[in-house]
Amino acid sequence: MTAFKTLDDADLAGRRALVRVDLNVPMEDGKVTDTTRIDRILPTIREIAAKGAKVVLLAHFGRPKGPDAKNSLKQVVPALAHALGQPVTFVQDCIGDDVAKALAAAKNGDVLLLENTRFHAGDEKNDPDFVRALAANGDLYVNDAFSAAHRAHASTEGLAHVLPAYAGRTMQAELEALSAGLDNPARPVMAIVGGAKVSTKLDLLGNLVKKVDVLAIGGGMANTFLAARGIDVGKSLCEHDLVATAREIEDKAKAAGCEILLPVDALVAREFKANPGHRVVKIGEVAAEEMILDAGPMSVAEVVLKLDTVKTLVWNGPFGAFELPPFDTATVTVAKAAAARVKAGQLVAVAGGGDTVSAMNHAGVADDLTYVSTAGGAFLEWMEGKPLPGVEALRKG
Ligand SMILES: Nc1ncnc2c1ncn2[C@@H]1O[C@H](COP(=O)(O)OP(=O)(O)O)[C@@H](O)[C@H]1O
Ligand SMILES: O=C(OP(=O)(O)O)[C@H](O)COP(=O)(O)O
Repeated sequence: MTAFKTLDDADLAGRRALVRVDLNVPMEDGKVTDTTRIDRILPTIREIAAKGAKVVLLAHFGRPKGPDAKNSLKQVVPALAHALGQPVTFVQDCIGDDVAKALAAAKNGDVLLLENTRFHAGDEKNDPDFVRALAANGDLYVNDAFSAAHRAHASTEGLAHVLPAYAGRTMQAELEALSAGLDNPARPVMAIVGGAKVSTKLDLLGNLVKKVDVLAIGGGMANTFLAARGIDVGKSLCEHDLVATAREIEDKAKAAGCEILLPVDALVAREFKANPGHRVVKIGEVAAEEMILDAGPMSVAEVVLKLDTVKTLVWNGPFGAFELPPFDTATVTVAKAAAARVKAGQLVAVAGGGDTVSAMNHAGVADDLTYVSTAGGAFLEWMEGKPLPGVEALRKG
């Protein structure tokens, strides 16, 4: 941690500070449903503004293929301004004259939010021209997006090489908290990995199984592993072209002595909506028209029993589509069981990820776990021991 420049080292008065934050927040009907990522960046924004800089927020939202209204950061402005307690000026592009003009009109201490950096292909490609275009509107760069630090993108990595670069307060706090809780985890260690981002998280399980003693798999990730075992998962979220990778991970787990827990039963429905007709089935009995939308009661019982045998839990990704009742049941039950064991002093439990934090809040346990990180994929890569590009780029030369 001491290897970074922090806001203590930055000369901010009268400067234009490009601040990379993670505003990839859960939304429903155009409204932010969980403000944890917004709340966590407030100290950094307030400190930079109070020290007299113009705060220029850079962030991504979703995985757009180009500009589209559904992924505009404009919809996050009301929640951000409300949390901050001051107006936020939205700029409809993240590079070019629009930004320069808005900055010329802004006063020191003002906060600007620029449009989704991923509306330009150059962000994810870390294109040097795009990095320069972003840098043209800033005097210095602050990275407070630990949860996007596993991405070597222009806004998360490239900028640190062309502008004086500093870690924001949340970036510092996340790294310190994860190191304190998990640098030397008490064993056995159990990981729960679920959720929907199967293709981007599947690969890292190959290393994770070498670090943990038990891996419980849920969500769309579990469906992919079930398919790899030749089980019909009907219309479930499943990456059928990744079944070979799932099989390799099972082999690596076996070689490393890591036990893999997959659901043995599931809640299934034919429609992806709240409270549809649904039923509990054994895995292997999912009909062709049905989707697995949550782990079933026997699977949950197995995970909860396992919690009594481990000393550390790391968790990214819900067991089911928890936004749609009753498919929050497995996630909420396991979250409450973990929180009770933390309270009893028998478990260190760290959960992270944009939707996972939202799920922990939904379960009412976010304050009862040992630590809740804003990061999901970045947290898992940190667990693997992988250098995170966004963090490495901040290290002092
Ligand atoms: N079986 C499932 N089918 C469809 N979606 C699922 C299923 N299980 C979990 N999900 C979805 O996964 C999403 C969260 O996944 P992900 O983005 O990987 O987690 P995080 O943001 O915490 O890293 C949630 O929106 C949830 O609805
Ligand atoms: O939401 C995020 O990660 P997470 O789902 O792993 O918590 C980050 O904003 C990274 O987003 P990305 O996985 O589209 O690069």
